[in-house]
Amino acid sequence: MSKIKIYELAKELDKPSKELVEFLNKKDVEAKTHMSTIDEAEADMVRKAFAPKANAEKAEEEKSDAPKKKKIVQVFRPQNTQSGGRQGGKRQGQGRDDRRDNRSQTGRDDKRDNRSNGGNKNGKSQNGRKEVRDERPSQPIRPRPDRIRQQVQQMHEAEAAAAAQKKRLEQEKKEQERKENRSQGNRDNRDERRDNRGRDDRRDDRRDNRNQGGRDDRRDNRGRDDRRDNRNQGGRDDRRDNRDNRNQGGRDDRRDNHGRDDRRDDRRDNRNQGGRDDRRDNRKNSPTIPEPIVEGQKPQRNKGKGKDDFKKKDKDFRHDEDRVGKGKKGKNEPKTQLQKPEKKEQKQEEQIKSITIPEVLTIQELADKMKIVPSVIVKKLFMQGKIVTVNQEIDYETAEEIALEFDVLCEKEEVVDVIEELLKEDEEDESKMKKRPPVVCVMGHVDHGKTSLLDAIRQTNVIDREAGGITQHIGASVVEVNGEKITFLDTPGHEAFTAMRMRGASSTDIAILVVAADDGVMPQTVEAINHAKAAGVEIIVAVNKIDKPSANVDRVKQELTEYELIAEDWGGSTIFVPVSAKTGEGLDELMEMILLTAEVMELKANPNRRARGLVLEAQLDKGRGPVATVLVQKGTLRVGDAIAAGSAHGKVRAMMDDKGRRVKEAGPSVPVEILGLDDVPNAGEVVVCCKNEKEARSFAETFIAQNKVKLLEDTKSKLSLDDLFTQIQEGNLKELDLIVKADVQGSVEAVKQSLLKLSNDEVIVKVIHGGVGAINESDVSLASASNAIIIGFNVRPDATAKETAEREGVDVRLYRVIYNAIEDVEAAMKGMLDPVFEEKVLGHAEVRQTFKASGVGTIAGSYVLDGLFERDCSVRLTRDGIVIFEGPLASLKRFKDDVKEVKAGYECGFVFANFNDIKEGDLVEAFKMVEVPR
Ligand SMILES: Nc1nc2c(ncn2[C@@H]2O[C@H](COP(=O)(O)OP(=O)(O)OP(=O)(O)O)[C@@H](O)[C@H]2O)c(=O)[nH]1
Repeated sequence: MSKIKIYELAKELDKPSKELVEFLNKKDVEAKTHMSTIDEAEADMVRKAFAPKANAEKAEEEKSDAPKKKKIVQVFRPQNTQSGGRQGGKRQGQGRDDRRDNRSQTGRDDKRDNRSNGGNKNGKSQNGRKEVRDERPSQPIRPRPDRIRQQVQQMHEAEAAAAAQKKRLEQEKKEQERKENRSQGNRDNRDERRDNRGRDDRRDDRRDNRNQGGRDDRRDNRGRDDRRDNRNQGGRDDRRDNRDNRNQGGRDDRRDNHGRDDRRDDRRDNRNQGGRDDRRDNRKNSPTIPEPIVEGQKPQRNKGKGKDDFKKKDKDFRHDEDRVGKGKKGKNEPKTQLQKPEKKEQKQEEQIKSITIPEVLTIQELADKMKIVPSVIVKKLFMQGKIVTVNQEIDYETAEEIALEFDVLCEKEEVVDVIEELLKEDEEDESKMKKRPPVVCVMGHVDHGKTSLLDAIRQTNVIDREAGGITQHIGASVVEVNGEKITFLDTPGHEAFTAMRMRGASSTDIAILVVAADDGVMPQTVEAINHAKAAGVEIIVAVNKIDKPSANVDRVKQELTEYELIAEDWGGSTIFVPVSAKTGEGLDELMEMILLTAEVMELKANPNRRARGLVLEAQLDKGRGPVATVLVQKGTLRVGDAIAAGSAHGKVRAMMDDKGRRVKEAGPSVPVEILGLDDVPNAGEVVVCCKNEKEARSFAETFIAQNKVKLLEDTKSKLSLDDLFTQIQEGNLKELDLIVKADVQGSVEAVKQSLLKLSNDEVIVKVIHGGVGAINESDVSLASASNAIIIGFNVRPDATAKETAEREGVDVRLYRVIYNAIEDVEAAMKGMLDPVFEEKVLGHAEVRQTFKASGVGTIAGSYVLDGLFERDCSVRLTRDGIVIFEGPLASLKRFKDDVKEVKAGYECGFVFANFNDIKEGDLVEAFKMVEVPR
């Protein structure tokens, strides 16, 4: 009877294997994973049970045209996303599903839905990058809703109070007028007043409306906060829309996005009669009316004017009051009186300013934005007990607090990641996607046999070429098994290459976790698991070295259960393949498993589009110029294509495959070495194929420009051994972070331990990373990110690392002798601490006889009572308890000879520097200033 594998049946029925397995288990059919086989009869049973259901579901789906769910994969770097890559994974699907669920709570379902409407048949991403970019927060305007709301509330109250006060004043004035008019009995005046009163009423109405308008204005601000909240809750698509709208200009447009049209319309109606919207409406209705004065200028000019007006009016008001009694010019009075509060109110309204500020800025910059003199801020903070200077940098939160004190609302400057925008891609048409080979990386603890395994697979001899037997870079190769290709990334497994390995994992579909059967799970095994899981790649465990007598596969299985990697025969879903890189045992099965997993994952890419890939490694070759190993991820890269990769660009001059053969083109999942770039790109950089060289250059230039800005910010406070002292003095440094790289692990440990011992009360020395091998770019990045100094012992930085270190201002110190390294750091640390000197008394002597020698001066023939006298020591001469000389000892002799030292119980001759008043019986104390160790 023929047998069928569950995954095949699952595929046939278009159902997850898991479901089938569960079903079979319920029916008491032994089936553990999708790899298990069942006979035809059982298969038929499954077909019967699932087929109608599956068909019905399918029909339902088609009918409802409901948006299909997409699997979104969490990755570290957007450029590393694989199209359709890991989403299809069923084995480690559990964890990912959780993640997905979590994410869907953040409102991304909408996005996913939208996307799935775009014909994404399998619910898989055609464009990994885009998904990921969308998921990454692009530094939105950070909400500060509570504080702003509070502030706005306060302002409302203040304004309402002011308005009420004005109203009261007006009423009082009106009352007075009325009285005045009544006393005069002037009918005309009364009529006019009535008219005026009518106008007053109208104006009042208008003012009320405007007040409402003002309040709405503020509500808008609150609305903005709401918007931010919404954004925080996950409406990232909204945010994207906002960005678009923002690009178009007005904040009002942005408001539209949030369905606040109604409110805005109300507001506009209310405000139509006055204030800022007046201007807008005027513009709208009568375009011939010239543009009003720019808002930013007006308040300033008006401020002064307003003040004068106010004073003047105040004076007028007093005049008016005087006039009330006199009854003169009563006809014109009300007009003047009524205009006053209106202007005052306008002034107050305009005081609520909003500024956009960056994450970090100086007091001076803040003051400039707020259009006030910086000293005002300094003074205000001083009054609060904070002493600041105008050049002091403050963060957004502090700046916002300060600004609020001056009734200015803050918005955070949105930093648009230009590079990200450049790398943005549209979704791809699923129908154009074709099957692509899986990209596999080998991970695991040091010496567990990663290179040997790869070597055995590739049947080449890579291991011999490696310096010290340690894999140093990501290499890549393609192997062919049963007519199917597999791309292997030679990911280094040592701790020193954490970052690179991470990149390896991110560009990978499947990770082969190599665990030595005789050694079991080690720290880097765990690290590798975590990286692979975080990158959402499938893990296949290769239990290596099974040829060894001490090999214990079950122990490995047991240990890995702790990390949720449970073998199939233990009831889990992780593929474990016992292998021996040495004998080649189990390798075929491993290959089969890789292909099977890849098949289940349905890895696809569109080969007929402009290429896009990832720089795996790059270096400067003396003869060939910059050489980059690129893994093509989408499209097809051809010789002659214009490409850009980070800061490098050029035209593909030549391409070599993993066997060193010249090739004309490379499709998805194919690693190639390319020549023709003008610069060495960084590993991990995205390679994009451009329309032409001009476009590629402009891409690279944008990248460089963008990087410069970033670097300027980043390098501001880079630490170096030379300025350790200053940094400490300024109290900036409490912890000295070091990265130690050495040729062998023993040295790493030795340097590490010695350096750690240098910690003292003021500064703690911390080795944040230690590893074996050349100083690579990831070390430099780590140093740069954590403001650390790199200590290299018997190793040198590679080209990229060197360049990066120079660019990022990372201090890299190279040594050949451990003690030099330690001495240097110690010296730097001592330098940063004020040396403490202490007087150390060496001994005492008594002057027994004095001699005069021409050209020398007085010689004190003395007897050393205790301790000793040294040649370069200082002395203190006391007579009757009084110090009569203190200074250096010019010479120390025994008989006629200069000596180094004279001990107690011996006679000697002293000559004091420029001092001859020596008498018998004088006491001489020898002392020295010694540095007290800190
Ligand atoms: N007996 C036995 N020895 C093996 C096997 N695989 C690897 N080795 C040995 O284990 C040692 C380490 O192998 P590598 O391939 O260099 O290990 P690695 O994990 O690549 O090490 P790094 O590159 O330093 O991280 C070498 O001496 C290999 O000969 C195996 O299957 N059986």
